[in-house]
Amino acid sequence: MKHTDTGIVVTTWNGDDTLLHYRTDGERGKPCLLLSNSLGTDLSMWDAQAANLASDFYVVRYDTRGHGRSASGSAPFGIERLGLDVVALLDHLEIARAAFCGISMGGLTGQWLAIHQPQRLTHLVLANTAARIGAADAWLARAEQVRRDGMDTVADGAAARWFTPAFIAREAATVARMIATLRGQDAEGYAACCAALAQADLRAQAATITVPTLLIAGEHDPVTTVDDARWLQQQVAGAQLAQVPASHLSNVEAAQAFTARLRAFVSPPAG
Ligand SMILES: O=C(O)CC1=CCC(=O)O1
Repeated sequence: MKHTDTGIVVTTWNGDDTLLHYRTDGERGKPCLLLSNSLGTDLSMWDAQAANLASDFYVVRYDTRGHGRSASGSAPFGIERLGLDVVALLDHLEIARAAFCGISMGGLTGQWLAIHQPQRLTHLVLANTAARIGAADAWLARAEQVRRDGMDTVADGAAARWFTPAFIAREAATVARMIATLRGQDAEGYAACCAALAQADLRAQAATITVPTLLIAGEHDPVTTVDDARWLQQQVAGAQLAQVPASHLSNVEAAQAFTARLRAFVSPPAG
């Protein structure tokens, strides 16, 4: 029997209701693993992980606010809002605690949760992320660019930010599908997330994280580097670091290695 479901959660903030789209794979009674996507992608970026892990986990993924089939909301927001959206989703599904895996922007959401809502997390997996990603002025410029000129302006250069040249040559169909998703994102939702990234700086609080943490870095990632992951490893007591042969979207480019690391880290001890 196939255990797949999709739904909508209403998340409310300052009287503003926003609808977020989510999907679950696997049996409700299994340990929950929650997956959070990167800027410009949607929950389908986790297809390989969900296909592998749904036999042993209740895999919950969602489109981050402003992405995919999730609305953006009517007011500007920061990383706190992205974290509280996850809390609303867990509450909606009546899940007390989950393992959380987020990539890039999703990794910032995970750090915020581990800092402010650690009681909701059993494990924290931070992939291709940093406590501060990029520079505020660059994010604000990108937000302005997409608001003015639309998504094509960021979609055209995205493959080179996300994947290695070898992967782009070898997996052209996968790359084309993900770029088409990016091109189809709502420009205002994407821009609002760029503005959230401009503000997000968790460097001063990273050392307060006590949730068991695994960092996954892409060996060839030019956006959030192996050094960014090493910095986080030094801050978070006991954090493990795994490197996979990939660029920024390492769960897509090195799906097998990524999933193996994720599975090993979040699996309950045998016996
Ligand atoms: O610029 C990109 O598309 C890469 C990226 C930065 C933050 C994120 O989530 O993705």
